[in-house]
Amino acid sequence: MYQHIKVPVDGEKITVNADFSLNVPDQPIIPFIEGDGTGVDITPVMLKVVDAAVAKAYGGSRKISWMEIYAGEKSTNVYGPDVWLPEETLQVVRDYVVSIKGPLTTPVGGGIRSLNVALRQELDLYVCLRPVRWFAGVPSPVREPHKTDMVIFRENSEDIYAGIEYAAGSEGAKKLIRFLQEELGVRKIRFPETSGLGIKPVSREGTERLMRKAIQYAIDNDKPSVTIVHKGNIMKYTEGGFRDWAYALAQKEFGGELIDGGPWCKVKNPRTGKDIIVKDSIADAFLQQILLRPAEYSVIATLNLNGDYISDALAAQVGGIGIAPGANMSDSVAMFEATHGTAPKYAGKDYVNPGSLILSAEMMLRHMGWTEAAGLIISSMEKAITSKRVTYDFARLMEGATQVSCSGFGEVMIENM
Ligand SMILES: NC(=O)C1=CN([C@@H]2O[C@H](COP(=O)(O)OP(=O)(O)OC[C@H]3O[C@@H](n4cnc5c(N)ncnc54)[C@H](OP(=O)(O)O)[C@@H]3O)[C@@H](O)[C@H]2O)C=CC1
Ligand SMILES: O=C(O)CCC(=O)C(=O)O
Ligand SMILES: [Mg+2]
Repeated sequence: MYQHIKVPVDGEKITVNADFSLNVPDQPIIPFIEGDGTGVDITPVMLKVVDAAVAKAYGGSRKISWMEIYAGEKSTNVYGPDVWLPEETLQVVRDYVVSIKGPLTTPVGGGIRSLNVALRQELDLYVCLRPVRWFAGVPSPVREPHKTDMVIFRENSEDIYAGIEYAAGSEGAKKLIRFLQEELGVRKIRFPETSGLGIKPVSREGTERLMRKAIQYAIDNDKPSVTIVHKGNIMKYTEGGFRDWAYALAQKEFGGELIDGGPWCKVKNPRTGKDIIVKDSIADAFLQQILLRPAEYSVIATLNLNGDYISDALAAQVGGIGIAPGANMSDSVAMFEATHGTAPKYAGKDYVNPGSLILSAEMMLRHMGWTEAAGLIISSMEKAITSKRVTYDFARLMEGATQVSCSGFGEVMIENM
């Protein structure tokens, strides 16, 4: 049926109902992309840890049938030169509904465009969900890391990340600059002959669907606030539009009432009767607030590039991107992935922390309703960290730690299940 993807003989597809709930069989087929760089190290460890947690939680009555699919460098080896993201990979991610991926390399400057972004755009995975919280014992550069407990809703399909760009001196850049100058009277391009250009589309629909998910999450998880993070004072019609549309949605769809004349508003949580405060913060100030007063922030709704910066910055406060998990989601399809990249200098050395991908898998199990297995992953990771048998990133910041390899950390987790 597929050119290079081997569908496991045992196992069934997860399917989606009209209300977007999932039907998860006891032996679901879950596609995975190994990933470039350190993907070769962390992905096998993630698979082993998840298999162990599922076996322990369900005593053999449930099991995942993993199905390898390809993207990135491995895809060019399997499918041939220049096939970085085969059509059948996209088709499988769409059809099998739940999947997980390792990181994929994107060159800086020229070369291929991001495959990670391409996956999100092609499948319209418009929410990038990145929870950030501290695990007891994890070394942190801040004094009170437990106060950082946020969930980032990063818009994943628009913004400068959409990749509409023209290189300096290219025909496209020349045409666009001419258009801006001659048709729109723009006089502010300082060095028109040598400027590259990027276009930043931000829409009301894109903002509303992201904000809807963020508020719903706050309702479902009894969170005290949703903060809209933007740079709307400078980019008025993109980031400023995001802020205004997000506030308007809170009022229009969730009955948000203005506080002291606005723009802050409060949404009554229909499940608890408590107020959820909807507020906003300008991105630069926000980056200092999260260091100085993290306890004041809970759910974050932001644009694509801000979300990228904020998720790594917040991860640093709770131990680094080595354990920061994430998911890319549409209403029906969810693709889980680590927050970090391919860390090429460590590739193939069995060295880095597999925690980020393992915790992404933990989110995946929860999404599937396999909460017992997810719980085992969390408890075994906590035990591994408190026993101080950790990978280099934690060991270098901890007193009295025993440094273990990437696969060694997986073994420690499995021992602790
Ligand atoms: N979703 C994705 O697939 C992503 C892909 N990328 C891509 O990855 C490539 C490399 O990007 P780069 O900017 O170097 O960012 P990376 O996230 O790959 O690495 C930056 C640093 O973060 C630390 N780090 C990364 N992974 C781990 C881990 N598993 N355990 C512990 N520490 C870790 C390392 O810090 P130290 O040096 O201190 O040890 C590393 O040098 C680029 O091509 C980029 O486009 C980037 C982000 C996301
Ligand atoms: O696609 C890439 O290479 C980088 C993406 C990234 O940094 C992210 O999504 O956090
Ligand atoms: Mg990033």
